[in-house]
Amino acid sequence: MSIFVKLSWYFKQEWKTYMVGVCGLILTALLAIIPPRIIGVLVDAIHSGKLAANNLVILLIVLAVVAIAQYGSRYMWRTAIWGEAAKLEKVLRNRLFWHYTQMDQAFFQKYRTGDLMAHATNDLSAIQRVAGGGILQFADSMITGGTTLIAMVSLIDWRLTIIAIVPFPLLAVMARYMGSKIHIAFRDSQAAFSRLNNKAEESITGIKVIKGLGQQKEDMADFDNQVAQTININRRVNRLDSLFDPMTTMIISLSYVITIVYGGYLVTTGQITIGSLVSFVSYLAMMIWPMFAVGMLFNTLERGNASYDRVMDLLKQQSKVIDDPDGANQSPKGEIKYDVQQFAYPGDDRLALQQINFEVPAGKTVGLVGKVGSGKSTILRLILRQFDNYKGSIKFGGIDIRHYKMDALIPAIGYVPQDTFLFSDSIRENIRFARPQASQKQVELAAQKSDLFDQIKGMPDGYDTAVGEEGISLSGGQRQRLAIARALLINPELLILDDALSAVDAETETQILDNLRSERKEKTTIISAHRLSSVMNADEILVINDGRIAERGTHDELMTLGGWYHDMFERQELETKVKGGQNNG
Ligand SMILES: Nc1ncnc2c1ncn2[C@@H]1O[C@H](COP(=O)(O)OP(=O)(O)OP(=O)(O)O)[C@@H](O)[C@H]1O
Repeated sequence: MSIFVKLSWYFKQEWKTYMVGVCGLILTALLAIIPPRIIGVLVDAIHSGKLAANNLVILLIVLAVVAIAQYGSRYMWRTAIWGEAAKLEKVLRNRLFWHYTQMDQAFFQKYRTGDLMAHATNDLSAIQRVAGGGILQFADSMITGGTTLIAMVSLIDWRLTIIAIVPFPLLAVMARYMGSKIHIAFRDSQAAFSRLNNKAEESITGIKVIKGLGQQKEDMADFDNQVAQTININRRVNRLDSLFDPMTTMIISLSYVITIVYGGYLVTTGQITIGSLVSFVSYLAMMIWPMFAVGMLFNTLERGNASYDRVMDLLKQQSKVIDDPDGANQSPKGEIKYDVQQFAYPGDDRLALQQINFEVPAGKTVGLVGKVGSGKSTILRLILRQFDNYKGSIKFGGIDIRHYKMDALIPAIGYVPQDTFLFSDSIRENIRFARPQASQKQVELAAQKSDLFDQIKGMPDGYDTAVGEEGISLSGGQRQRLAIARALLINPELLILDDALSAVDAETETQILDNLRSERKEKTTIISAHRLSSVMNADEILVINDGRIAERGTHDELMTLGGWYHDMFERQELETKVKGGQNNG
């Protein structure tokens, strides 16, 4: 019952509608008592041969009026109670999704996407069921059960009532016991289904790798195994269901047998009429659902309670990246100054960055190069405020980035990662994702700068061509260029290309970098790359090694230094020449 207390904030807030619902339930329960009694009266009248035509008409009219009134009262409680339940789900869903958007990267590293989705769907449904089905089961077992019982005692016979309902508590106990067993089995079955789904998704997404490495048979065997497990678990659900139904029927039948035997005795001894026995049997049928409801109520509340706690735990998680409410509201402009002494990823003891000190004057370009995993992306993630737990500071336009409002800082940065995400929408909408009101002309200009313009023109529907899951597939290079166009459209003060040219050919890369240089004279750019030609024209190049700056300078200075940059540049030059030679030969 504690879930009712936990949800009391909502019941208090919505008490009027819930009152309407409960009144509807009371009215429905009271009206439901009338038809069985009328039928009993009719049976008695027929039995004694005293049924007058006008009495029959009156009773039929009363039955019709009761039926119409019941229709109205049912409509009343259904719309009120189910409506409130849906509203609660909406309130919690909005709160949870808003919370997700406010969380930092550490949160998304801690919780897997699948789990977060499960909380936002299954858990919220379980809570919704408390506010709908739970309230209904609670009110129904009390109201319908109570009024029917009173009708049986007061209108028919108290002794028959007591004897007939003796088996009923068994129904409640069974519904509770079996219900929780079925629930556990069902939860396992859901989990198995979700594992199977994940496996199918992984196999389909990774089909190229699977086939490329000749692992189809192994993958198929793994899939078969998952299917077999899922079927086994589903069989358990079916077995429990098959046990539950016949047992219920047995208990209900037992109650009917008792009623007929003892009721028959009462009729033959003249203690009740045959019409009363008929009414009683109808009332008995009306008691079955409230008894089920009592049993089911505990399961609904238990599941709702566990789900509510899980959702509240998530909502209690605080983002470590705090959006300063009094932070600077202006868009940052000017020099960028990194002075990061130390940074470690949350939950990781290793230092990912140490002594990262550099400046990028406004309008200049800095290049970051280094081995795989040296820390280039990490440096860039910090200015995007994905993590705040570093020692030191990063200033943009003289102000610590942690002292800007997020809404001021983030729109000033155009970040292009290596792997971009395309939404299932048109090319146009994908380009103007961060600036939905941009005109066609502006979109085209951005596409021109990222060297994508001609290719889009050649696509079946031009800018209306659908991409993403339901549209055409773009090549890796096209995706990267689309992402660059997306970032350029907001004309950011700082453009970050995080290995964002890795999939385009050298010629296109040169073209794009030339465009950026001429278009973004006043604006700052940071380019992280593996291909050194991407950064050779930068004002300063930093070679990152093991989270530290190992070399720094212009291209010429680094070549003279003769270190990692020099060796790598020569190697890449040689590779290009060899490739060029092969292509020509
Ligand atoms: N989210 C994370 N949590 C913990 N450690 C991480 C995380 N992301 C990266 N790392 C670690 O931090 C180090 C630097 O990674 P980073 O992605 O910055 O390297 P990189 O130089 O950008 O590599 P690449 O050139 O492959 O993109 C690596 O050792 C990596 O394993």
